[in-house]
Amino acid sequence: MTAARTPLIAGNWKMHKTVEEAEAFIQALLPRVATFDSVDVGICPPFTSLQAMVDSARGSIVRVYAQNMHYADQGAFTGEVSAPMLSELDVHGVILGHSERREYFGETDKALALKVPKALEAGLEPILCVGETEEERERGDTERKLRHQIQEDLAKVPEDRLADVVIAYEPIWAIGTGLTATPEQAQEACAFVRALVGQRSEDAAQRVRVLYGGSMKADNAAELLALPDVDGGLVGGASLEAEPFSTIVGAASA
Ligand SMILES: O=C[C@H](O)COP(=O)(O)O
Repeated sequence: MTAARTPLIAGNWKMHKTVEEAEAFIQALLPRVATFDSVDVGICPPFTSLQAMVDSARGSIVRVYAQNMHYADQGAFTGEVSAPMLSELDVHGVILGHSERREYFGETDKALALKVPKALEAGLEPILCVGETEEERERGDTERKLRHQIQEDLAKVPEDRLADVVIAYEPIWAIGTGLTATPEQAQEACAFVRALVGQRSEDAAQRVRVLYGGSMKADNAAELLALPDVDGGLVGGASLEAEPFSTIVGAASA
């Protein structure tokens, strides 16, 4: 990746960790990442641990992201939280469109087209997830799927804010399966995602951070993070323990 783009390693805890477990994690992580330079570190806890993690991470290089939000500021949406509510907690950003939310909770591109600009307006850094299923890859539809998701989900983001969105390319067949995209597959897809942004703004394409996600581990991170169009990782399973997660952060550090 170019020196102009600071890598981001974000750990998506999904539905893991109580507040007590989250506290133990961050106390173990902070000393391990304190000396790393030129890398942004994110943790994405469940809603219940957001405030505690914001408080514990204050003054460190660790930033806290939520895993979802609604596109409305407020309203009769039981079980949801809004962008202003996250901003109030000093949360740095939010994952949007994770494939698990798309698959299990009916997250649509139409909703994401509202969520992404709403996050930006509220001062949150969105991490927009895109990626193909195994069947889509096998029938040669990877680029079509990525094009559709990027065009739809970023449709309402103005050109001058495109580079403020982080895009995570996560092949669904690699999530939690132990199957990792080959470096060639990851590079090709991340470069394609960047080129799609370039169709809107060449400047944004050069600045936007494109992450790889899908069974990124301590032992394969360095190879993936060295790819020219991979600007970091969205890490699931390997982000649940401080040791492997900090090793991945170290692999991205200058
Ligand atoms: O958000 C993270 C991704 O779903 C990757 O998860 P994983 O590293 O467990 O495959």
